[in-house]
Amino acid sequence: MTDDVQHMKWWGWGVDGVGFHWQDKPGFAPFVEQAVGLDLHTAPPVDPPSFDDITVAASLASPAFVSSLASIVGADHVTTDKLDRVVHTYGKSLRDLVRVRANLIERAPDLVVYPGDEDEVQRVVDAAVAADVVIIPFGGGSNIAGSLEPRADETRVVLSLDMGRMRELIDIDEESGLARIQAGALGPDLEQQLGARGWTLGHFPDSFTHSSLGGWIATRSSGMQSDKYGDIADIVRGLHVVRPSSAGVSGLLVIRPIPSSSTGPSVREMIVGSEGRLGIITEATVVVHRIPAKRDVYGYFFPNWEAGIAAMEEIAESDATPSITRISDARETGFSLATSKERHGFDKFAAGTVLPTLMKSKGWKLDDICLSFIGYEGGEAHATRQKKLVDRIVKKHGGMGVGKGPGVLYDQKKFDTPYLRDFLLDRGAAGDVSESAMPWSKVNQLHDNVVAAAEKAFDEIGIKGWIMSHMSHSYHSGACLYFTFAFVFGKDPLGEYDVVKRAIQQAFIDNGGSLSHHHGVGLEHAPWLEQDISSQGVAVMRGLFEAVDPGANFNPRKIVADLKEPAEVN
Ligand SMILES: Cc1cc2nc3c(=O)[nH]c(=O)nc-3n(C[C@H](O)[C@H](O)[C@H](O)COP(=O)(O)OP(=O)(O)OC[C@H]3O[C@@H](n4cnc5c(N)ncnc54)[C@H](O)[C@@H]3O)c2cc1C
Repeated sequence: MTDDVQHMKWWGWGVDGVGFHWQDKPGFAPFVEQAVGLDLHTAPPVDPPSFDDITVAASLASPAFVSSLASIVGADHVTTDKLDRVVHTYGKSLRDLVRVRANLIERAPDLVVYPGDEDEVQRVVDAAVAADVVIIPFGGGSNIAGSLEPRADETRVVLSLDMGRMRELIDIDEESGLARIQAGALGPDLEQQLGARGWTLGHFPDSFTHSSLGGWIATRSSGMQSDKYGDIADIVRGLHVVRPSSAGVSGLLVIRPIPSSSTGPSVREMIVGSEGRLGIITEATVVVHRIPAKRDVYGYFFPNWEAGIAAMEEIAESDATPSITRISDARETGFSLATSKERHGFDKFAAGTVLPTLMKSKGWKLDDICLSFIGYEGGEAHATRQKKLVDRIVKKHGGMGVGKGPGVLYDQKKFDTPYLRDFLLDRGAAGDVSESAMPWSKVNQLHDNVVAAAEKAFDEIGIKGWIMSHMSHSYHSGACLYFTFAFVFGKDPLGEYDVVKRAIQQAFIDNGGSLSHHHGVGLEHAPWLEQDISSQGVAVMRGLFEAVDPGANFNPRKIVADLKEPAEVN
């Protein structure tokens, strides 16, 4: 492996030695038992899988091709090493984790290349396209839509182009609030470099610690503070994308950081969400903000989901512009309370008598209560005014504020939740997520029907399953609902997972939602693309990919099938 690029565990989320622990959360084991029938006291975890058990087919890359790339990036930055190839085979979806743990590696990349600058990217791309090699760009490797894996039947050499060495903040145009950043920068590195100069991007996906700027752009990512800072599609203004050069003509596609323009269909928008199919994003110019003087996240409770959603909708339409508006349904509220640490004040408060007594006195049913987080950022006066407006709306819808305690907890735990999936997998259980965006008028209907569809799917496969949801990311016209589901595997983990996942995805579409709000399409969501954007929409997209990549060298088959396999579409 290239020494200066750190990757996640080959078999799971995050870094070695960090994981989810339940012993300090007294409500967790009873919650899991009640939700999916798993007794944590009697379900010993399996040991981490052994890398020695993993088998990978021999690399198809010829020594001559490897050494031609070494002459571009340096011998230390091109490799056919087994661990490197395995790390670059999959993202981190549940399907990916189940497969890699079970040694189900159908097709690993043949080699991994780590270019150090844009010129090296260009030369690698040109060498690869000239040799009819498949190129799959790799950012943090956190994708959960099947966007990274080579097609199983790929007979050409597959090259994973890892952007990890390209992670510098190039410069900041302070007058315009625009920063030029290399696309391989991971979240913490990027925020640290901006923060040292008093700026922030404000883009904080749950995967922030292990995802990159280029990956965010290539998947149309959205962060938890998107209500204030926008989705990545709003944040990115300028782009450099390396495409094949020909006959002395540069392959560099440049989108200048213009705030808005009327230059026909937006090429920038075509790159955003392209999942590596249009070229390699080497740098982006992004909108940045001065680090706010004040940043607080407050907790609120609502008597039920409908009241909470009505409040969120009114907040989105009001003059208040919070950075976060998030509400958990009653099931997810139960989960949040169960994962609180005993010693924390809020937990004692919630589990004790004061809050429940107050809620009951208001006629609330404790099983229906919904926990909400609302964030305020900006100058002191601005944040205070936002909160005043929100508090009024919350009250109107029967909710109550519970101060900053839960918000502090939420902020502390927000990047830990991804470790929960490995914890469950270690104990033979699945935990995964699916999310969708829909107009406000469809939010409640979609929520209820997705829960019903998942429960029907659990029944179909004869397991005790669990599904919960929260609303995150609100817009003037609608919101994103994010569902988490879990169940103990039976005999066929991937088959059972497919039944549940498909039921949820279809319910999104049937109830007026998108196939995804921010996880992208990849292979996993491609079957729903036509229902989402119509067959003509798919035809336009297919035409774009085929025209600009006639040899199907750039991450083929992701989002829509390529020219060489029309019969496989959807
Ligand atoms: C636990 C967990 C939580 C998550 N939470 C969120 C969330 O809150 N919000 C959210 O938006 N997503 C979330 N995701 C999904 C994932 O983190 C995003 O899709 C992220 O944007 C991927 O970035 P990455 O750098 O890891 O890209 P990768 O996974 O490496 O790649 C993703 C796709 O982008 C392409 N790509 C990567 N870099 C480039 C480049 N430089 N040029 C061209 N193409 C490129 C790849 O080829 C691939 O098709 C989560 C995932 C997990 C596992």
